[in-house]
Parts: sequence; C-alpha cells; structure tokens
Amino acid sequence: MEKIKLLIERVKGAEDIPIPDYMTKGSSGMDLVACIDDVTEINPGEFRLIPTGIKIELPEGYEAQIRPRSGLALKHGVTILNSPGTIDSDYRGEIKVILINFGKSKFIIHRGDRIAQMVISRVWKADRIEVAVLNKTLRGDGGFGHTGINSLAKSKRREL
Ligand SMILES: O=c1ccn([C@H]2C[C@H](O)[C@@H](COP(=O)(O)OP(=O)(O)OP(=O)(O)O)O2)c(=O)[nH]1
Ligand SMILES: [Mg+2]
Repeated sequence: MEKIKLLIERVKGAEDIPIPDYMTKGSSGMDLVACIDDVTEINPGEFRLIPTGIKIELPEGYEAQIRPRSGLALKHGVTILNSPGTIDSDYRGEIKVILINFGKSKFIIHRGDRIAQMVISRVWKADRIEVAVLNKTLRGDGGFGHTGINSLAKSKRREL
C-alpha cells in the first residue's frame, strides 16, 4: 500500500500521549486521544474543544479529516460538531476536537481516552472558471430529497 510521510510533534506536556496509530491493519483512521488534565465532562446538549496533544505536518495536496468514533455516538450520543473537521496541510497548531454531547447523561472524558479518528485524504485544487450558464442536466436544480425516499415508488422517478 502506498504511504505518505506524516510528521507528528507532541505539544509540551503531552509526552505520555501516544502517537496516533491505526488500531487494525485495515483501519482508515488513526485514533486521537484527549490531552486534558486528568478528567473533564460534557453536559448533555453542550460541546467542548478537546486538545489532542499533537501537531502534524502533511505533504501539500493532503488533508486530515477528524471524524467521530461510532462507538461514542452509539453508546453516549457523543459526536463531533463540525464533522468532519478539516486539518489543512499548512496548519501547525495543535489538533483539537469539538465534541458535542447529544446524549442524556454527562459524558466523562479521561486523559488518554480515544475521542476521534483522523483520516488522511487527498485534496484536489480547482481552477475556477466563471461562465454565463452551466451545462443542463436531467436533475437540474432538483435536490434535497426531490427523488423521494421510498425505493419502491419508482414510477415518480421514471418521470424525472
Ligand atoms: O476540528 C478541527 C478543525 C480545524 N482544526 C484546525 C486545523 C485547521 O487547519 C484549522 C482551521 O480549520 P477550519 O478551516 O475548519 O476553520 P475556520 O473557521 O475556517 O478557521 P480558519 O479561518 O483559521 O481557516 O483549525 C482543528 O484543529 N480541529
Ligand atoms: Mg478555514
């Protein structure tokens, strides 16, 4: 498998924080952990910025996406407010995660808890070309569910 080099720097005081790693051979994401003093909590309906203790340097043409962990979402209703968070290749600050608690109970986070996962992805840059009119398509400006929800109701879609 083709690999890129991801440079990782721990912030001061994060010497005990593990370097992000893939949990299994086929994992898409490396888990990120909470680099907080001891313990913190997020009340139901609230969100909080959680530091991870690491900074990264990506090659140009790549980004890191900060995605939720499904286990936290399913068990606790905890996810990432701005999911997927975008880490730009020129960002040199600490990676932080905006966790939000949609659950009914307080969510308690301990230092070192795995709170998110980071997926490296290629980025395409676009040359922007302004035109008077775009090419026409069958869909046109139909969107936001205009094809319906029921897979059995095909007759309506055939008309489109
Ligand atoms: O979940 C996130 C999202 C972003 N960032 C950092 C890395 C990213 O490169 C930078 C800017 O993020 P973004 O572009 O999403 O935020 P913005 O509100 O547009 O801020 P900026 O004006 O700094 O680009 O903040 C994080 O640490 N965690
Ligand atoms: Mg931005």
